[in-house]
Amino acid sequence: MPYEKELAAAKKAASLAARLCQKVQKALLQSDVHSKSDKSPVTVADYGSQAVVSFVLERELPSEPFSLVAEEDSGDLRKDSGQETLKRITELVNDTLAGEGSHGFSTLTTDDVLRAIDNGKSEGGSSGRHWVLDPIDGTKGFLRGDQYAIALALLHEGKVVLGVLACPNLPLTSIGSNQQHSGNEVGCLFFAKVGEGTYMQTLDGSSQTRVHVSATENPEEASFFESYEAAHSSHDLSSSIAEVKLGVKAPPVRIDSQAKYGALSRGDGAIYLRFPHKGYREKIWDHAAGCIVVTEAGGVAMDAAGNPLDFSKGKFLDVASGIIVTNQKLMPLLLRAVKESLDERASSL
Ligand SMILES: Nc1ncnc2c1ncn2[C@@H]1O[C@H](COP(=O)(O)OS(=O)(=O)O)[C@@H](OP(=O)(O)O)[C@H]1O
Ligand SMILES: [Mg+2]
Ligand SMILES: [Mg+2]
Ligand SMILES: [Mg+2]
Repeated sequence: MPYEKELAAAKKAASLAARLCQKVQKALLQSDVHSKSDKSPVTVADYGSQAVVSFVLERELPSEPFSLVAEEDSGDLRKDSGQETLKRITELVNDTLAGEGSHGFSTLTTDDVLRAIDNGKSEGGSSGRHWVLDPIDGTKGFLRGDQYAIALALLHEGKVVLGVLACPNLPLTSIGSNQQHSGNEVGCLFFAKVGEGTYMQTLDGSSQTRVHVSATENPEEASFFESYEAAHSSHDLSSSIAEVKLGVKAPPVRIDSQAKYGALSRGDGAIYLRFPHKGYREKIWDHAAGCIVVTEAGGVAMDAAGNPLDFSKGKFLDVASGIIVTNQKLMPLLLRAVKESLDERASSL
């Protein structure tokens, strides 16, 4: 089976990283939150998760050249002001790896942790293999105690060939607009390999099931997902598309991170709309894992002009106006509705 050992390594890496994140979220201290140069938040768990995934992938796949494109870098941790944070991250990483119970594990130093984080500096591209990692997607959700995801994908010759989404706070049962907060058991791991479908299991590894996107052909019955943060996606535009053009009746389901792709892949809702505000450039780690999870479950992810998402151009994902995801049946209707709304918006400016 192609990519079998890569998938096993990716599931192990993302599950362990999820354990680290859960530990930090439980005991979240203000001092564990920092601001990056673009003013977005970063926590010891973002860095720790990146270090764990990088370390585990390198250890589990020793015979392969290792290239990782990941969100965080160690710049701030190398400054004098970052030393305490670095120590705390190193402790967390060591506790998490020791808790895995693997034999022959030797304690990592702060330098090992810096190096593991900086493995993520690869630029990706259209040749060879590159792992793509968002160590915590939805850091704002993580800080609110809401949804977040550890999102890990493998690119081969510019195409996503496998993806794993660990969603520690996502209920095991549907979170569609009619059934919100129905179940109280949380922690889902979605995974997909190209051509082999999408599966969901509990984060602790039990009860694996194959998942499929919603089969609805009627947009009035569909519910849609969008970003929790209005600063990340235009809620006005999505409501004009969904409610006005498509006749969607249910209110939007707003959750953070690629947990949206996971929820969509098991049919919790039927549509995901994402329209970043002007000037924002999407990154591949915010979509690669989610994209294969939803497409292997029978969905389609495109930019707002109907182009497939192209992960082969480096760390940015250049898209026209936004990203839309739905099932095969609804995509033509959705594309038409998006075009009409974008045209109306342009002519009113
Ligand atoms: N201004 C702006 N516009 C669009 N997108 C942005 C913006 N700023 C950040 N981001 C990215 O959004 C990632 C969070 O995912 P979502 O937007 O799906 O979730 S949510 O807005 O928090 O609900 C978030 O990922 P993380 O940084 O990994 O949390 C960002 O990469
Ligand atoms: Mg992200
Ligand atoms: Mg992130
Ligand atoms: Mg971030």
